[in-house]
Amino acid sequence: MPSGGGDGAHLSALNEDVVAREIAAEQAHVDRVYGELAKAVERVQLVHAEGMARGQTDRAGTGDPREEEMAGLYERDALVFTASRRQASLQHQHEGLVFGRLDLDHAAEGQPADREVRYVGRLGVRDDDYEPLVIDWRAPAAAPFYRATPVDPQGVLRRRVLRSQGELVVGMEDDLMVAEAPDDLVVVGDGALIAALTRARGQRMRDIVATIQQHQDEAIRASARGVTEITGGPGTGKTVVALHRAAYLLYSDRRRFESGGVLVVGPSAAYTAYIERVLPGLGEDSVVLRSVGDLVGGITATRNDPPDAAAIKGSLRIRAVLGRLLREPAPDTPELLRAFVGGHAIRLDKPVLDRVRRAVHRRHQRNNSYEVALRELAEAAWTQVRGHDPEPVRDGDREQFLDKFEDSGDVEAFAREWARPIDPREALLWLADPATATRLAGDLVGQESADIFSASLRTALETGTWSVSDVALVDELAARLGAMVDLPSEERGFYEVEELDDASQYGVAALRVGTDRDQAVGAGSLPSDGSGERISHDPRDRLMAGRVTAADEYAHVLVDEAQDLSPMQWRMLGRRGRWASWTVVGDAAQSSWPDAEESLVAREEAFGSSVRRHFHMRTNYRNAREIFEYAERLIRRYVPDADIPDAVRDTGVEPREVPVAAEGVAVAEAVAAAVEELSEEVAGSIAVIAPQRWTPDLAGVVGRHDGRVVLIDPLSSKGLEWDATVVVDPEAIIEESPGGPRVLYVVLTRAAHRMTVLQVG
Ligand SMILES: Nc1ncnc2c1ncn2[C@@H]1O[C@H](COP(=O)(O)OP(=O)(O)OP(=O)(O)O)[C@@H](O)[C@H]1O
Repeated sequence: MPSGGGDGAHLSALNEDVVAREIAAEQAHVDRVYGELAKAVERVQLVHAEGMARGQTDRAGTGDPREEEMAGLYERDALVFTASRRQASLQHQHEGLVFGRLDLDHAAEGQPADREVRYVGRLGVRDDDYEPLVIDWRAPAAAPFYRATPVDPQGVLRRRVLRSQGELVVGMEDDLMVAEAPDDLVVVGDGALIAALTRARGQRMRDIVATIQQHQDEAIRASARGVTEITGGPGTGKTVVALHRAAYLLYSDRRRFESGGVLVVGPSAAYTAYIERVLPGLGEDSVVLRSVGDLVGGITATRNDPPDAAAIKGSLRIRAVLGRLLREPAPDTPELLRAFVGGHAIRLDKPVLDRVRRAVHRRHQRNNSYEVALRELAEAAWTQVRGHDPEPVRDGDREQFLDKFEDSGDVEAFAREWARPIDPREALLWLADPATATRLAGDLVGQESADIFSASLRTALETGTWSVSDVALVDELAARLGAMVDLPSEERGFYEVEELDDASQYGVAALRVGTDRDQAVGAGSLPSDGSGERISHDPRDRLMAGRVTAADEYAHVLVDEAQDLSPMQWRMLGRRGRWASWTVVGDAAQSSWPDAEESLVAREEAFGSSVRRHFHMRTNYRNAREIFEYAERLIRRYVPDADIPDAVRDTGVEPREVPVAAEGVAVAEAVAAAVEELSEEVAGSIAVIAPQRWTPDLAGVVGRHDGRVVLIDPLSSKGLEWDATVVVDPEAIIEESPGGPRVLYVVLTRAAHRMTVLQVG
């Protein structure tokens, strides 16, 4: 909320000269700051140039630099890296660098005034005498800019927010913190917050450094330890606050969070694209941004499963099914080992092999057990040999046999197939076979669910795309199987090696594609990165491209739209934050995950026993009051205890409801008319949010408006906002979405200024 003080002093309409004088005075200070900044840029450029000069070698091209030159090269890399980052940071934060000014009085009551002027900006800048010209918004000295209120002014007389274009100050908004301003302090404007909220939205989220509110600041600067939970209804600034918190954490403990890493996770690729500029705009480029479908290295998913399949795949029940997969032999596994070792004919049949497999997998991750498996097979063979041989054993016989067994070419060829590492994606796809799904999942999740699960994996095989909920399953399997490893290389004779060397000239990777084993393992057939990349037309190859990597771990994990995460997704996140502190953002009423209780259990497990703190946001900064009241009426019907914030801004325009016939052409025409109308009324972005059943009819309508209008599905609209929205067929949105009315609530709270709802049918 804007915290304004004595209203009599506002001069916006009164005296343009006074405003111009104030702007000129601020411009003079801002010019000084840019002057210092220019010097800083020059210094950085010098460092950059000096860095480049180091490590020059007169042996360029020979690939043979001297040792001292190597040291120079390292120094150069370090200097150039640091200088380039600083340069990028100075460039990013150039625009609107200085955005705030505090006029403080430190004198105790009844004492003569002790005034200080403090400027607040995107980064700290000092003059040649090391005096601060601007302080970084995250520094403790900047806190009163966000915390002062008329009730608790913290020494602040006037808080001023400067509005800039490039390097030019073009306006200002003041809040007075004391009942009466001293004579020399004029007060201009109606408060910065409302001015900021009224402005048009772009395609990307903006930072709010100039207008962070007191209660938001408390969440931003909360302790870095443990779990910080931020809740609140739609549009209460949860996302933007969490992102500023990430920037604050990096500032307050750079060493810990930059080296340990900060991970920001959101619901969709559209969401990450929407917020991706906020942190770089605040000078922070070391944060890793991921959607839940993109969290596991080597696999990317944007497709959502139908609600019933998503519910099965997200539930903890599925863990037991995955447990069975871990013990399942691959479909092409050989079932008989025959070998001739040390004069003995060895024959290990399926029951023996299965027993050995179970024993190995009980104690070892499957993909890390090749050596152990080989040893266990040798022991089983030795037992067989002893069973047939009445002769007493002599010292060393056993060891000799085991060694010979493991060295046998026949045994090695068998073991390479029998104990080969399993790609977690391959294992998951075994369940696409209905009979396998019934055998492994039927009794655990019920036949109907097993069929749905299996059918959804066949969809993956048909489309060549994973679904977002598959990713958590692949990660779970990867964690339990162990990383995919290459088996020790086969021993080759001299001629074979030579042949391979020859072949390498023509691209060995390409020659090897399509061998039986590569297809079965799925690895290596399609490199997903690097120069050898080829996009396959075979959907199965596309599913198996690249290699799934082990979980990266982070020092801080920030989760947005946390209410939507399934238990299996919480487990996936937990693996990335085993030693992390957390910021968790959500609103239960916007949830699309049906079993909140089960999610809570998984989430608690991910957090462990660390301290918790909670911030609750009560003000909706996004929606015009008329729009939010419309959405509120809906959600109260379904979720009577929904967390409903106060919307602070009136437009005087109610959302429009338009009846439309349930027919493609009519819907498309109505959308076109609504978009046309809204584009006259708002200056910025417009979204058409439509359920799947109408999207084929609407692509043409949206394409006409060169980027200003987007067509988006209800789930992907989570976390995003536009100046205006056209909501198509609310009933169908409820029917098609996993969370039904809650997803419609999300959709109805995306518009800042205008909304048109098409009632189809
Ligand atoms: N202090 C502020 N100053 C200016 N704008 C603000 C402020 N706080 C929030 N906003 C704006 O309000 C809008 C909503 O913020 P945000 O998307 O973070 O809300 P949210 O709580 O995450 O919403 P939802 O749960 O609906 O996704 C954004 O445009 C954001 O920039």
